[in-house]
Amino acid sequence: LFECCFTSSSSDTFSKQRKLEDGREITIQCFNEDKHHMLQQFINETAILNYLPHKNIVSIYGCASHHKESLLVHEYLSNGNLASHLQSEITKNSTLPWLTRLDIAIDIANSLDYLHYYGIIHRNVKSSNILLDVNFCAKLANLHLSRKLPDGVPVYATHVTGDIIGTCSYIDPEYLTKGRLSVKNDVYSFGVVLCELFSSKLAKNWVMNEEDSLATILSRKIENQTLVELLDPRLGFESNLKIKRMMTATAELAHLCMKCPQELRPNMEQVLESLDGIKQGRYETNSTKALKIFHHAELEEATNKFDTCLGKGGYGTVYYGKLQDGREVAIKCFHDESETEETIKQFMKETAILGLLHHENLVSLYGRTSRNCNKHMLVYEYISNGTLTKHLHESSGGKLPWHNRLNIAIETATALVFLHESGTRAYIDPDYYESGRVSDKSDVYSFGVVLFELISSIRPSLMEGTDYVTLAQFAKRKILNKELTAVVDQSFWLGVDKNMMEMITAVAELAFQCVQCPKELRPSMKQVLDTLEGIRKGTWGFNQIT
Ligand SMILES: Nc1ncnc2c1ncn2[C@@H]1O[C@H](COP(=O)(O)OP(=O)(O)OP(=O)(O)O)[C@@H](O)[C@H]1O
Repeated sequence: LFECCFTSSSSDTFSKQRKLEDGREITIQCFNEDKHHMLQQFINETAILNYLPHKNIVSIYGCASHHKESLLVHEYLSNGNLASHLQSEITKNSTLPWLTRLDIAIDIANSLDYLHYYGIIHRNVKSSNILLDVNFCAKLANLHLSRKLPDGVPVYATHVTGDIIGTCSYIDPEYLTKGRLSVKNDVYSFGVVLCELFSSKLAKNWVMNEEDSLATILSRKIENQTLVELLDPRLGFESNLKIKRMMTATAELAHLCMKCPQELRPNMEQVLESLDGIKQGRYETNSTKALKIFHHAELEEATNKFDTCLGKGGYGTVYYGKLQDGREVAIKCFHDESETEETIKQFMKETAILGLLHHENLVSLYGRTSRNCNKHMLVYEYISNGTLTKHLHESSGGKLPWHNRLNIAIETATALVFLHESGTRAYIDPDYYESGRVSDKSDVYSFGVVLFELISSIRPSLMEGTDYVTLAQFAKRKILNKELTAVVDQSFWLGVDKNMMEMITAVAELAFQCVQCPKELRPSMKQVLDTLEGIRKGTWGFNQIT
């Protein structure tokens, strides 16, 4: 609470920029107490901003009461609002570059995703409520029209309200005509802001007649494949294909955000993911491909309060669960202590990659918890027969037969070939590649170790503390010394099936090639798969891998 030492005209909504004693620059927003709704707005904004600080929401430093006025003290953002920037560009020769605009969109998507997570609908998303700081970091302002959904009401539920508020060109038509209030109203308005960003034209200047809305104009241009007519050429898309793709994908995303009925629109988290993808060079904006965002309570119920643990991994614990639709799931919960920035990055990366890839030999990812939820979880299809490790090293139910092992090797190789050929590299941090820490050939090495494990039934970790250190080194040495028998599970020799022994020898030879150093000597996963299939068919010759 500030001592009231400001003076201001009650009719001003915003007074001029001022400075606090500690040097912080501020703006003061005045609410006239005579008007009950304004006071209500004042309470709304103070309550929300006090409890929900976010880097992309204008900070509130305090409030004060002054005669019949209530005053709100905000941080001052020196670059003004987005609308006046776009407006003034018409007369100036300079424009905000496309990448700055994309960052502005990402910042605002971030703030809305955050508000929606807490059940708050902004209800007045527009470019004049987007303020820019000295570095053009964007912050959402004017939360005084926002509404908090009652506790316990699902965030995506739709409510009917008689109280229609908002700004004309930005307002969701379903809210306007039917009073359908939900977080999807903000998604619509955000779509309008995206249109302003790629066209440099304010929403009020888009619509020329009563029949047309911004959404119908955009839709028609997309349908007629004349979308480029809406893009601002000053942003450089004509000479730069990458910018053109980014701008087109953003326009397609805006189109999705403005779809009716509102159920067809993505939620803000999906929008944010699409924008992040566009920035990284992924242009997939189809929201139907987006992962389901599960709520913690839903997963708590599915797992009966996480009572059945399936196992623990490096990042967290995996629990068994059953969703309401009957699907069995394995839920990976990241350890609290491992929830560093790095883990969250890992979490987002795993979802971004797996969410787009579907293959019968890859475990499907059904969804995840929201990035704002403080418990990070991934929801996978449940694989009832457990891990290969369990069957090779922990099972008391007899040895896994050789033909099953060969099939497992082929199916795993098929999944790896799919991953390596699907262009997932485009989604992976290029640093990993450039630093040489990860490459397709690292998977080939690891797969070689799995092949040795399948042949020998030896746990790779059992080799620790011996002269050989790793199973791969042990197996390589034995093969070079022509002591292959030491690497093959003794139970396979018992049957003395000549055909099987030939196959095992060929697989051992292949595994040897997979673990060679330097990595350039290793075959590709495609060559490995072809060889394994040849071995199964009996058509493989030793000298086929070069
Ligand atoms: N989809 C699934 N279906 C059934 N069980 C699973 C599933 N996913 C994981 N599990 C079980 O949970 C255990 C831990 O899995 P998790 O993926 O966290 O770690 P990991 O693969 O063992 O190790 P890392 O963290 O190094 O990848 C697995 O060993 C397995 O027993």
